[in-house]
Order: sequence, then C-alpha cells, then structure tokens
Amino acid sequence: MNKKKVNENVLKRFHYSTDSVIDKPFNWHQMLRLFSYMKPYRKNLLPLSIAMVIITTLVRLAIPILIGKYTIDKAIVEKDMSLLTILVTIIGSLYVLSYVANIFRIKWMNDLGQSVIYDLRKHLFTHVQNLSHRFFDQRSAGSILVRIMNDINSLQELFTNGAINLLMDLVLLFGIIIILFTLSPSLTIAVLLILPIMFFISTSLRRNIRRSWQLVRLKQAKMNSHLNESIQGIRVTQSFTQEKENMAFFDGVNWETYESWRVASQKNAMFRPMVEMTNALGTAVLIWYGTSLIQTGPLTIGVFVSFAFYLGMFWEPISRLGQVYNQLLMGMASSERIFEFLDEKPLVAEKENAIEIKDLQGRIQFEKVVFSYDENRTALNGIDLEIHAGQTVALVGHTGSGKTTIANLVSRFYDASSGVVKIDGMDIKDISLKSLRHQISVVLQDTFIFSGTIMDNIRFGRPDAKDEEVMSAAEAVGANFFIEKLSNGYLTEVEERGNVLSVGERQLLSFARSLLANPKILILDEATASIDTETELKIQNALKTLLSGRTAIIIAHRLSTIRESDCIFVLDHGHIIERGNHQQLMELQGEYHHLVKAQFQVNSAS
Ligand SMILES: Nc1ncnc2c1ncn2[C@@H]1O[C@H](COP(=O)(O)OP(=O)(O)OP(=O)(O)O)[C@@H](O)[C@H]1O
Repeated sequence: MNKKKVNENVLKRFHYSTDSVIDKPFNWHQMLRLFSYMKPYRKNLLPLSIAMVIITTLVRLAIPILIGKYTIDKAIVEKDMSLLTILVTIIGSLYVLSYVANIFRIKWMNDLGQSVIYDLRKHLFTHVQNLSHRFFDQRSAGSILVRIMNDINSLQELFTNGAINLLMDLVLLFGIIIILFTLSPSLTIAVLLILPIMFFISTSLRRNIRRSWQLVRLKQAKMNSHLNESIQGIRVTQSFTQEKENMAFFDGVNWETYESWRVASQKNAMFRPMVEMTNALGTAVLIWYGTSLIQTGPLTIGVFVSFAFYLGMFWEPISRLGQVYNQLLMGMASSERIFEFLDEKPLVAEKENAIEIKDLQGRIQFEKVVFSYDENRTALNGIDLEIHAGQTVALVGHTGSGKTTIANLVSRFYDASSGVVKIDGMDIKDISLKSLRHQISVVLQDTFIFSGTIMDNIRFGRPDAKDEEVMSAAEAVGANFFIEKLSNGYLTEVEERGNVLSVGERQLLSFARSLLANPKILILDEATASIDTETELKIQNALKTLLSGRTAIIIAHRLSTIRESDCIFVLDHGHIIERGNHQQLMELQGEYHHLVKAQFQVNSAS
C-alpha cells in the first residue's frame, strides 16, 4: 500500500478540531444529563429490561450451586434418583426461563437503546435547525454532520448494552463473591489472588485499547468530513484539476484510518490471550489448592465443581464492567460535543410575547442601523431608510458594500448591533420569527433545489398548494416552458441542489416557488443575474406579476433591471451614499451615474 505525499499547502487547508479531542474525564453532571434521555421509558422499556436482567442473573447464579452442591453431592453421591429427577427438572426449567428472559432482555434493551438514540438525534437535529445563520457561518456542513451521525452513533453501545449490563454485572459479581465465600472462604481467598491481575487487564490494558479505538473513530470522522467537502466541491476540484492533490489528501486520511485501525486491532488481539492466561492461572490455583482441600476433607467434589463454574463466570462481569467504563468515558467525549451544540442558543431569539402578524402591509424602516458580522469589520454603518408598502426599491453598489446584509436584517437572519429595523412600524424583534418569515420570500442567485420532483420544489414554500396552483405559478413566471420539456414534466425527479437544471432554470423555479408562497415582502438578491437578456425580457411581465401588490427589494448588479424601481439606494462601505429614482440619480451625476456609464461602456464594448 503506497501513501501519496501531500503538498504542505493542501494539508494546511484542512483543519479538523476533533483531532484534539481524545479522552474526557468522567463528569457526573454530564452523565446524568445523558441518562435523562432514558426518562421517557422509565415506565415501560427500562423496568422491563431491568426485570429481565435480574431474572437471567439470578438463574445464572443459581445453576452452578444446584449442579455442584445438590445434584453431585446429594443426588448423585447419595444415589437419590427422585431428588435427581427433581433437580434436573428444576435446572432444565431454569435454563428455559433464562433463555426466554434473555430473548426479551435483548429485545427490550435494543428497543430502549435505539429509542434513546432516536430521541437524542431528533433533539439535536431540531435544535441545530433552529440555530441562527451565524452558527452555520462558523462551521462546515461536514463537521455538523459528523456530530449528528458519528458522535451519536458512538453512544449507541452505551445505551443499548452498557447501562443495563452494568447492573447485571454488579449483581453477578457480588453474587459470585458471596456464594464463593459461603462455599469455601479459604479457597475463595486463594483464587481471588488473581483479582489484581484481572483488574490490571481490565483497566490499564483496556484503557490503552480504548484510546486506540477512539483514535480510529476520530480518523473516520475526519474522513467523513473531508468526503462531504470533496463531493460538494467536486466541480471546482475538477475545473482546477486538483484531483491529484485532493486524492493525495484523501489517501492521507484513508491511510491514517487504516493505520489507526491496524494498531487498535493488534492491541485488541493481545487482550483475549491475556484473559485466557489469567483464567488458566485461576484454574491452576483452584485445582492445586481445591484438590488438597478435597483430600484433607473440608471440600466436597460437588462444591469443587460449583467453584469451577463460578470461577469461569467470574471474569465475564469484571471484563464487561471495564468495557462499560470505557463506553462511559467515550460517551463523555461524544456527549460533550453533542451538548456543546445543544447548549448553543439561537442568537436571533424570539421574545416570549412575540406578536403573530397575519396581514402585513409591508412598510420597512431602518433607523440608524449598525451591523457587524465580526468585531473587526462593520458591514452596515448607520443605515436610515424607509420603503413604503407596495414599493419596489433597488439596492446597488460595489461588491461587499452591504446590500445582502440589508436583506438579511429584513428577514431577521441576524439582529442589528444597534439601531432598529421596523416592519409596519413594529420593531422586528417584537414579531414572531415564524410569522415574519412567512411573509417574506428571498430569491437568491444560487437557488437551492431539494431532492424530490419539480412539483415538490415549487410547492416548498406552501405545502398545502394544489397541483393546479403550482402549475399556474410556474406559468405566471414562464417556468412552464422548460418544465414541460423535461422527461416527466412537473413530476421529474431532481436531485439535491438540482444539478441537472441550469442556473437560470433553477431561478425560474425559485420565482414560481415565491409566487406560490405569496409573500408580502419579496427580496430578489441577484435573482435575475443568471437569466439571459432574452429570457429576462420574456419574464419582465412575469416579474411584474411577481412584484405586484408586494414590497420588493431588488439587489442587482445588472442596472438595466432596476430602472423602473420607485427608489434606488446606492451603498458604499455600509453607507447609503445616494437615494432617488433612476432619473433623479442620473441627474445627480454621482456614483449611480458612474456605475450606469461604466456598465454601458462594458456592454457596448462586448
Ligand atoms: N456571513 C458573514 N460573515 C462575516 N462577514 C460577512 C458575512 N457575509 C458578508 N460578510 C461581509 O460583510 C460585508 C458586506 O457583505 P454583503 O454580502 O452585504 O455585500 P454585498 O453588497 O451584498 O456584496 P455582493 O454584491 O458581492 O453580493 C462584506 O465585507 C462581507 O465580506
């Protein structure tokens, strides 16, 4: 296997914060919080599983003593055939009982574990879905995906087996020790001499093995995260012919995963033989000292047999307790990352008594609005503007001047750092987020298409719309021309992101989606930028349909599309430097005039 060398600059591009998190100390508070997810099942699955665990444990504890002390020492040695029949029947019935209880134990414990994982994943997804834009600005989609999938998966074992087995193992361990002591205290002390070795294996060696497996998981998470980014960006990678570098990096993470897996399984492979050697040591002590006790009298053969059975069972709970402890520590690291997301509060929070607005007029005001995405740069610097209900206004200005930021504040994707944004005279913060966003529709240059049919995608903004309403919305914006040419028309399946459609076609779909949603405020952010001039002319009427009766904010670099606007705001570095209609601004001979002239020259030159 050859690992390709990765260019240093390519390596620097990828940074995965999870790399540093390996182990977390035990934390009671976090543990309780994690286990509180079992609460909904405290009246059914949890007690049922515990009852089955107790039944199987008690049966396991009873059988060796029934075989050794009673069947061998009493029935066989004393040749009591009726006692033998009774004992064989009891032992047989106990085995059946244990078999049945075990089936239900596994079933209910799995149901419990899976239900908790389902709830936790649902809770996390619902929470993440309601977080503000700023949260998503700061994280890659891959890193969020890894937490929702990998971190929650790593808790699966703990909830499915670990937590309840803990109870079974404690009962089993203490039960065995008590029974051994009652059978023969001196032999018990002798065989328990192997206990320190057992503890060493189950704590220190296991700890080492656990760390290795954790490393494997982290490497897998890193690979998942990278894969997500690679596939999403495959077109850019191909166009810049960066496949080799990308492959080399992938090869690197793939190799790291392979290596970590190899080391972990090597260590794991050592574990079993060591356990068997320790068991053999215990058996040697039992045979050597047990036989001498039988010869000198204090021990019967039956008790010796029971002892051998219990000793065989002894390692199991100790080993599993070590395993559960490992699962708990691994669960600590995962749950810390999960709770970090769950504790994240939406920065754009809704007031408790937020007003539900039903019939919005659509008047928008900005009063001395200042806004920064981060401390170092101010995106909006004291914006004052008023847009009357039903007006169509345009925002123009250089790249990065703050146009989209104004649109983001109207939809309340972010809150102003200072100043007030008002809609119909109400501070936007007093309005319930859902009812506000319900009345606003944003059409972006790069429209997101969800997997599903064309029909589903147009219906996205109003799920209860009838098929005919969807089609007439598509017709109104002229999207029907290309939809009808598709293999299955409105029922054509498009994959996530709609890569089989052109950017212009996606925009037309987005227009239809917005028209159907029937918002009071419409924001078109470079929405016609990818439509050719001919199509744009064709949809001018459609745009009129789309804009009529609503307040519209159009952000456009192509100035020909905004001439008709009631008011044009010219932005520069977060300030409004000019305002007025096309005529007024041309007469002003300022920045707008300059931009129009520059664009005219570019167009004539081309
Ligand atoms: N999510 C973000 N986090 C941090 N800074 C941002 C973010 N979005 C935009 N900015 C910054 O805020 C400033 C204004 O950006 P904005 O997107 O409003 O510009 P714009 O006028 O719409 O530009 P364009 O015409 O290129 O779309 C820019 O300096 C930009 O780098």
